[in-house]
Amino acid sequence: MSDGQIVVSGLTKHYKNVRAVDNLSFTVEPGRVTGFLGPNGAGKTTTLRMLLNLVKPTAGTATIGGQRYADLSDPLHTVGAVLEASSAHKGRTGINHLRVICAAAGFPRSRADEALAMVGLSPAAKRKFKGYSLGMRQRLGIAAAMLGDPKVLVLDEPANGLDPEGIRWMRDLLKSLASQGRTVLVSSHLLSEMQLLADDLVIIAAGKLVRQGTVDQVMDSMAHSAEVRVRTPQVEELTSALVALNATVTPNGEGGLLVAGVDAPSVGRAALKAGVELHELTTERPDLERVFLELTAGKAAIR
Ligand SMILES: Nc1ncnc2c1ncn2[C@@H]1O[C@H](COP(=O)(O)OP(=O)(O)OP(=O)(O)O)[C@@H](O)[C@H]1O
Repeated sequence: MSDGQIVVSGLTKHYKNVRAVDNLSFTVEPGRVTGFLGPNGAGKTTTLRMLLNLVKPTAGTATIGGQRYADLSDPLHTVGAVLEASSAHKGRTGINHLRVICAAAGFPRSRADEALAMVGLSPAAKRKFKGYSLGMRQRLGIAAAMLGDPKVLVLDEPANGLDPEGIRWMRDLLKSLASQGRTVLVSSHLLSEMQLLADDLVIIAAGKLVRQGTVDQVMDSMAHSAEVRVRTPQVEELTSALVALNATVTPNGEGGLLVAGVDAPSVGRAALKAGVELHELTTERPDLERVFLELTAGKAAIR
């Protein structure tokens, strides 16, 4: 069993009327950034809270390096978490906020300075928390999570409230933490953001697993809904040849057709067999954000 591997197995949380998490199983590997994706209400936060022993599961387990969070001998050095935009005493400076945590957790005071430098907040060390922007608060939250130099980092929607430069900074930081061998689990509801950040993806909807794999594997599995764009002066003949293959054919104007359910080579072969002249034959890459929304659509409502 690898040190920082996260294993979620049959994890379930039922609230009175809601199956927030429903028999969910997946693994998260060290040395990689794993994107935990799902629409609002999919059950991401509830899953992360169960992993961190903040919510008691109805059934199933979530372990880190083979142990439940509650059984970890040294949880503060094992897991760092940022579950919501960091909150701190409003009148306290950034550096003092971290020093208070160091004192309570028994970490050396110098870790506060190191962690603040790591998130690029040293210039604002002596400014009060109430003057911090949302992006600075996110950074301070990450600094606090890194104080114990943990092997595993868990972040719930860390890009929320960040501007494009902040998002790029976050991406570089999380990638470099993973390249040091840490396990980095990051939740988000935006596929586009995770495509750039993550090595692996776990997609859930309505508390259930929808897809898991490397980013390429998941994208390939979603890209099956690719369409073929074709143009011909013999629209009727081609349409009937394609319908005979169970393809869905949608006229696209000026001899154009959008074909779903078969790939481009099949369209070309069908055209050749039917003696149909083709003026264009292209695979349309699907908009993966749209496919992601379709995969998870309507599942986040009442359960
Ligand atoms: N304490 C609670 N009591 C009752 N229902 C809850 C509780 N916590 C969460 N839920 C419900 O469980 C479901 C999953 O919520 P959760 O916050 O885990 O989803 P999420 O994927 O993190 O969503 P978001 O992206 O909006 O944060 C939702 O329907 C939510 O309303």
